[in-house]
Amino acid sequence: MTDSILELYVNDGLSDEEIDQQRATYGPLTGDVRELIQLALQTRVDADDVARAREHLAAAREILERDREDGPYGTRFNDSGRFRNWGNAAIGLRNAIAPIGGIHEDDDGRVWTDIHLGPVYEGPAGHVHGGVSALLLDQILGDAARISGYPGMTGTLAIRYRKRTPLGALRVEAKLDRVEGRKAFVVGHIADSEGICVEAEGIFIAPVWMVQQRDSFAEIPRPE
Ligand SMILES: CCCCCCCCCCCCCCCC(=O)SCCNC(=O)CCNC(=O)[C@H](O)C(C)(C)COP(=O)(O)OP(=O)(O)OC[C@H]1O[C@@H](n2cnc3c(N)ncnc32)[C@H](O)[C@@H]1OP(=O)(O)O
Repeated sequence: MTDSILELYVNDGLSDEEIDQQRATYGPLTGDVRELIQLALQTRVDADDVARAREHLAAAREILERDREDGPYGTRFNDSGRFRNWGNAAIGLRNAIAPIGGIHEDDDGRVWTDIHLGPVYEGPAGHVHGGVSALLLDQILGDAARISGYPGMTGTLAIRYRKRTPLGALRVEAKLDRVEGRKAFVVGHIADSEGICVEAEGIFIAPVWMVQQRDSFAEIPRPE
C-alpha cells in the first residue's frame, strides 16, 4: 500500500556541500524575516517611514519571487541520508514563524530545547498563546518518540495548562514513557525559570506507510 504523503518525501539528489550551501544562503534570510515579523509588531515609526519601508520590502519580494517553488516544502533527503523538513512550522530552517532553533538529546532519551518566545507568540497579555504551547509540545514529544526509535504521527496530544506561560526563556522537554504495538506514549512539559507551566502526554502512532518505509532507510531519519 502506498500513501500520498510519500509523494512529499523526495530524494532531491543534492550533495552534502549543496545542502550546506543552501543552509548558509537561506538560513540567514529566515532570520531576517523573523526579525521583520517582530518589527512589524513593534515599530513606532510614522506613516511616511512605514511607506518607505514597504517600498524596500516590495523590492525584496520582487527579487525573491524571480525563482520560487509552489506548495509545501515536504521532506527532502539525499543519498547520504540527510533529511530536511525545512518548512516545518515548529522547527523548519526556512520557516520564519518556526520558534524552535534546534533540539538536544541526552543519553537517557530525554529530548529538550531552550527557546525564547518573543511577543509575536502572545496569547493572554504577556503570555504564550496556548496553541503555540501545543505546537512546541507536539514537536518535542514527537521528536522524543522518533529519537527513541518510534517515529509516528500525533494520534492524541493531551495538554494540561498548569499555570500561565510567560513570554521569554522557556525549556521544552519530553521523554518516551512506553510503547504498545505501533503506539509510542510520550510525556513532556514546558517550564519557565520557576517550574512547569504546561504538561503533555502524546500518543504517536506509526502509520502503516511509515512502518513500510522505515526499512528503506539505514536508520530512522533525523531531520536537520
Ligand atoms: C520516508 C518515510 C520515513 C519514515 C520516517 C518518518 C520520520 C518521522 C515522521 C514524523 C512525523 C512528525 C509529525 C509531527 C507531528 C505532527 O504534527 S503529525 C500531524 C497531526 N497528526 C495527524 O495528522 C495524524 C492523523 N491521523 C492519522 O494519520 C491516523 O489516524 C493515525 C494516527 C496514523 C492512526 O491511524 P492508523 O494507523 O490507521 O490507526 P489504527 O490502525 O486505526 O489504530 C492503531 C492503534 O492506534 C489506536 N489509535 C488510532 N487512532 C488513535 C488516536 N488518534 N489516538 C490514540 N490512539 C489511536 C487504535 O486504537 C489502535 O490501537 P490498538 O488497537 O493497536 O491498541
